[in-house]
Amino acid sequence: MTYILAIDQGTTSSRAIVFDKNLQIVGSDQREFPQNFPDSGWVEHDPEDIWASVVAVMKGAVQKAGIEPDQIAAIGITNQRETTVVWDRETGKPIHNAIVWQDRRTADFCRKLKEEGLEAEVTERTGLLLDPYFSGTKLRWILDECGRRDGLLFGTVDSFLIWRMTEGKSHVTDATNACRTMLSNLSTGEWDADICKMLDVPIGMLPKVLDSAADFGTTDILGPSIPILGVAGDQQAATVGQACFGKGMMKSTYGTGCFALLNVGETPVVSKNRLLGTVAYQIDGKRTYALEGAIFVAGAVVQWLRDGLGIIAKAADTHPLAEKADPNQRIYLVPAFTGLGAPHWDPDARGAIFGLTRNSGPAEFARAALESVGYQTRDLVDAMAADVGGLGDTVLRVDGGMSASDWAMQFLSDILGAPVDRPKVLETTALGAAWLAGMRAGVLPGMDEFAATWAVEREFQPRMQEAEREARYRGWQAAVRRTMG
Ligand SMILES: Nc1ncnc2c1ncn2[C@@H]1O[C@H](COP(=O)(O)OP(=O)(O)O)[C@@H](O)[C@H]1O
Ligand SMILES: O=P(O)(O)OC[C@H](O)CO
Repeated sequence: MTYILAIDQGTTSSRAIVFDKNLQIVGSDQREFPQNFPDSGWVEHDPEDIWASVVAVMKGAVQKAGIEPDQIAAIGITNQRETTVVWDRETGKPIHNAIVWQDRRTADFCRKLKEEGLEAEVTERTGLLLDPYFSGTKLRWILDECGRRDGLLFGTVDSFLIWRMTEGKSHVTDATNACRTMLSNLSTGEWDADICKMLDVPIGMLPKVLDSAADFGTTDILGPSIPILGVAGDQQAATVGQACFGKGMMKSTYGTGCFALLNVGETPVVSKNRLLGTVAYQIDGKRTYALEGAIFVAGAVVQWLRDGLGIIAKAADTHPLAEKADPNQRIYLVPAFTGLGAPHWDPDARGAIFGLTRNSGPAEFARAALESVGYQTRDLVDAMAADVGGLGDTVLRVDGGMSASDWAMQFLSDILGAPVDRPKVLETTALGAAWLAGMRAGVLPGMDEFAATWAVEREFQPRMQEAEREARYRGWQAAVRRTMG
């Protein structure tokens, strides 16, 4: 039997999953690693922690699957995006901790560029916004801090892992990761010399950009030489795992945050509604583009109910609690704990709750928390519809830990006024990376056959009346307005 090993290097943990040729999971392993918060709004990872966790889970997954490493035909890598690593070409040692996508330390610099009127040009070239979220200003910060010199290499986490796995033979990335750096031209797929100049980033330290299914190098970490044949940023890998290959197809992943991607086909769409233009995947040299909406707090609001307020013992308790909520209280919880992402992009906003009465209690908080995820998705979906002139009968495909909540998914369908599909396989991120690698290796089927294996586990249909839906949504919009700086 032949297997594919998918590595999912996420923000808080690294996971590895062994898939068989029928894309069934035969073994997996997961390891958390430390988060470092050296200052307010700063988030760092030690790249050595990331590396150690990845090596451990690769070995752990193979062992748990009960297979031999030489049965693995290919490795696929998917990763937290934008997180920035700089290392020395000779020693392979990082010169600074990785600056994580959530880190806001370059907010002032981004504001300065905006004041200079440069945002339109950045958006035009990269599809992105002038926000600290992306790698470019983080890379500049590291170079300013540690000094510019020859022999330094930049990479997002995929790149750094491949460099280590191939013992310094491959300095590469894929098109989906490259387009999140703010250094890559969205239309040409090439590093943008003018943006690099704007940020004082030497273009020579950037990795070579390959297709999402390509020859990224081989690794001996598990013993035998195994090729790395698939790479994609985690949200793009989920888009692939959800088989959103047709123009107009859309997925939304509900983990700590929420990331919704709409396939817009072979021509990039520059958003007029503050969404991100991004590459969904690049196969056989052909880029397929997406519009993306990123929300920073989704499942994290449930964690806050558990760890901050202590009103639930576990995430799933929100469902029975929300069912008990008084239907006559209309409470809005805007979870702007770290500012607001798309489409508002207000880094200074902070969370707020509106509509409390003497009768408001844990049940109403739980309900408002779950509803906040639906409302935020509606903000994104409306912005997407406006950008592409309507979404027609698009069905939203959901995944991620929070999509397990039937209550949250039913409310999502209600507030969108559209069906929501939850697939049988919820490990869509790893699945996407595994398919890219396995397809490239020739052991998994092509796109159409793979797409045909996608199967729905539950379809949620809207039950809310139109008038109620719109009244509720208007209330949310007012709450967001009152929350923003
Ligand atoms: N049944 C549930 N109801 C509501 N939220 C849930 C449920 N199960 C998990 N979650 C939320 O989903 C998130 C975990 O999803 P996961 O995809 O593992 O996230 P990440 O990859 O970002 O760590 C947590 O924030 C958790 O609060
Ligand atoms: O690692 P995750 O699942 O939190 O995803 C992070 C995103 O890629 C950030 O853009």
